[in-house]
Amino acid sequence: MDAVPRPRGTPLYDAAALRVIETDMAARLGDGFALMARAGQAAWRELLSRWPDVQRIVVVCGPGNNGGDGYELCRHAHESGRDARVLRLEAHAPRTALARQACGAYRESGGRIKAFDDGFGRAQLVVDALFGIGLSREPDAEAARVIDAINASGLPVFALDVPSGLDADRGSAPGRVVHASHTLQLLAPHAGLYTGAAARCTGSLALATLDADEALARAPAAAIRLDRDDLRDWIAPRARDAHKGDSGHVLCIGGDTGKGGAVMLAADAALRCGAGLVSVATRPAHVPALLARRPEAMVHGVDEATALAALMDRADVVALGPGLGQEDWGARLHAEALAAGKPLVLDADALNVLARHTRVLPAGTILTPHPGEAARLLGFTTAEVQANRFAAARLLAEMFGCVVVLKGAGTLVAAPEQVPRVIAAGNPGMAVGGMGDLLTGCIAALRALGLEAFDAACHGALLHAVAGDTAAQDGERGLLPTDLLAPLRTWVNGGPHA
Ligand SMILES: NC(=O)C1=CN([C@@H]2O[C@H](COP(=O)(O)OP(=O)(O)OC[C@H]3O[C@@H](n4cnc5c(N)ncnc54)[C@H](O)[C@@H]3O)[C@@H](O)[C@H]2O)[C@@H](O)CC1
Ligand SMILES: [K+]
Repeated sequence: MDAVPRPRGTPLYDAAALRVIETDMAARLGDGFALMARAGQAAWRELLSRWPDVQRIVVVCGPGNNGGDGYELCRHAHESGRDARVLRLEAHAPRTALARQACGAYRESGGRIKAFDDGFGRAQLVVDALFGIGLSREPDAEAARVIDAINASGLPVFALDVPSGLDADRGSAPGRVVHASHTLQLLAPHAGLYTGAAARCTGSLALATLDADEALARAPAAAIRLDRDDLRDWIAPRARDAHKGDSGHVLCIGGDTGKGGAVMLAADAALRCGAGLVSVATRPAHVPALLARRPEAMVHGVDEATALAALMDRADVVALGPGLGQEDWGARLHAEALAAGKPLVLDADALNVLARHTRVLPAGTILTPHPGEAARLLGFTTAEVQANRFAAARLLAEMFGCVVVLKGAGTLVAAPEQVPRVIAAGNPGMAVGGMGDLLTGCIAALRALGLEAFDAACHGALLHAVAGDTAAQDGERGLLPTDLLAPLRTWVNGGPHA
């Protein structure tokens, strides 16, 4: 086998860990305010590097320490000679000792505070310092009015730490949320800024660690982020004397009447991700078309009476679900595939059948639900899944004792006893029919190459997302799953410059 698992990535933290780091740092610096001063300074530097020519700035400050960071930043802006002012709601006067201190320092420097009145005057930039990791509920009506005004302003928005309204642990927005152009995370990257609703509201992301790296190293990670750089070199080059049997045999099962393309996309992806052999079991009517399209695949017609045992025996991994349908044909293949005892990747209708007839799954099974499928499996609504994607993925993984790839912006990979992984790649062009079928094939191929289930799921999801980003260079609209096949091949070999 030519695969080397490669546990890599960037740790992400939740608010509880950040509070511990904050206390740790405050003790080390001997002054609670020193950290906020660093945050303000880092934010001002970031603002200047992004918007060097900006002259007129409004900083919208909330009641907590996020607002405190805002006062600090505004003090620097004011002291530099910019036309900078704080806007705030009456209800958002500083409530913490640190925010009061920052507000006092800002006033002492001659800084002005104006009551928020729906407008931003002649400002060229809005700084969002309303709420950070302390968001505890849906923004109330007053805060929602401020957020709406920020979003309607048409101005660039620089969010301090978190776009206000986003839950920095969960990646959900319980109500209104600021749509930032750029977000500077403070201390450490936050788990909730890489999945779910975060995709539409963070803008570009940056990080200022405020010299807390040592404290960070001791803190428990809530998740691990995987991005493009984590792909490099994770599959060793093929042995010079390799033969096709060394790279595994994937059997893709699916394609009920009218859905033959789905199973072919999975097979195509498995081939392009390096599986040595790929077989397809589908409706007999689909065989000629599939063979004409992809002669490299071994395509078998399966009717109501055909036994799958012989096909299953030859396979190293079974990818079940693309176009499977939920009729008797699909349900029968589903039952046979689950009984075969081979490593499984279950997608699409295989998950819907599973939701109707919950079964014990073999260890090492990989499920690849989108939020709707995850909701059906859990008995939740899709909105409930999206409200806490980390919890939903973890719950599913525990419920079935398997690896779960929860798709959607910021795909998550969860498994019992594993820190969840967040895929920080991919784009909205990938929201198109057939993309999931491709993912199933990618993961099945990597499993067939010898990766453990969790590694195959992580790396398959990352590979798929990165190939999607390459394919989207020609535009997100109109992107087709088949456009990813060439980039998949490039990235499974280490990327364009490998
Ligand atoms: N925690 C840390 O490690 C550091 C924190 N800093 C800043 O401090 C922030 C955290 O500060 P806080 O814990 O004070 O929390 P926040 O400033 O994020 O917000 C909490 C305040 O907002 C109110 N609030 C929360 N949700 C609300 C809602 N939906 N509607 C109306 N009011 C609401 C709370 O009652 C509280 O007064 C970070 O995001 C960061 O910007 C930085 O100064 C650097 C270090
Ligand atoms: K904020």
